[in-house]
Amino acid sequence: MRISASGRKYIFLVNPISGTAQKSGLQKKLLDAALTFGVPAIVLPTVASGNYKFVQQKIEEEGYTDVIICGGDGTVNQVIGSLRKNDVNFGIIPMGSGNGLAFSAKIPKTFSRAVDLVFTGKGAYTDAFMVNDQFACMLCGVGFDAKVAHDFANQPSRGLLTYTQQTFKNFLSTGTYHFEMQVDNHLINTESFFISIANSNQFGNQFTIAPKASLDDGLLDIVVVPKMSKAILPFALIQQISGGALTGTSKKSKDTIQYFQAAKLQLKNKDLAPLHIDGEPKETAELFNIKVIPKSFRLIRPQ
Ligand SMILES: Nc1ncnc2c1ncn2[C@@H]1O[C@H](COP(=O)(O)OP(=O)(O)OP(=O)(O)O)[C@@H](O)[C@H]1O
Repeated sequence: MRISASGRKYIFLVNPISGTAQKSGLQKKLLDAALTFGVPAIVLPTVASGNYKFVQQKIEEEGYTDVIICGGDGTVNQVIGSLRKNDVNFGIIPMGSGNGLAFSAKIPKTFSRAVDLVFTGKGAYTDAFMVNDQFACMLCGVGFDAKVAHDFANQPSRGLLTYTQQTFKNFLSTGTYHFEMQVDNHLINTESFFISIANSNQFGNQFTIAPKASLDDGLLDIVVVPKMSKAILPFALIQQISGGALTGTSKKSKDTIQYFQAAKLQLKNKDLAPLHIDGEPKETAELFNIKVIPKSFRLIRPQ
């Protein structure tokens, strides 16, 4: 395979089932774009197992420099989690249901603009984090949002509409869970609907649960949504997503969302609330040790 003037060589990984976007003809569009930019490229399907040893081998043996993920956050998690120790740039063409990391990184929604960016942009160091021994790059959560992620994964269709339906269904039935959190020198006991721990500012679809989050500040944004009346909850969430200010770890008053930042925390999950990592349902645990990995990987994003 030839070498481009830029020295870059691309592998596109396409998830055939993510989101609702039609993927027929995608391979040709990607290869045509690569030709236009004078860059060698191949297109491969993603794998449900998340085992990307075959891509790692290609990178090491054939000198690929850029791995571009055409899918959503679950695919982004699996690909970057597997290949982050390789010296490559990662790019995202947002084709998932939520696209939280892509939108947080200001990667364009429009296909042609996202494609232009992966060929013309540079990789910028981006934080990730570990949830016990599992890799995360966008956001993890315990409680209500994780129950939605579990139910969403069991639906026959994906996309925003299915996600919204599952959110409303769970909103009606959800209860609260007890947690104990150790952050810096503070011990927080809370009964909450959910706790989000975020590197990206959002769940996806611009639902910015952690509006102050930065992808490269070496910090995680922690949002605790405590027990409150379900009549108030939607308004508290709207206030949070439209620019919730950091409150610190000390609880100011009942019925308010707590929002603070830390590089690590320990979370006791007393009621075994469900867990999601980057929007994917995961087996829960009684104890989570959560720690940021500063500058974990390079993501092609507007700078
Ligand atoms: N070839 C494949 N066949 C079936 N499933 C796959 C394949 N490749 C990846 N997957 C799985 O598809 C699931 C969903 O992918 P992804 O997260 O990209 O889409 P999404 O859930 O629609 O979007 P988002 O996470 O942004 O909401 C992931 O669990 C991933 O492991």
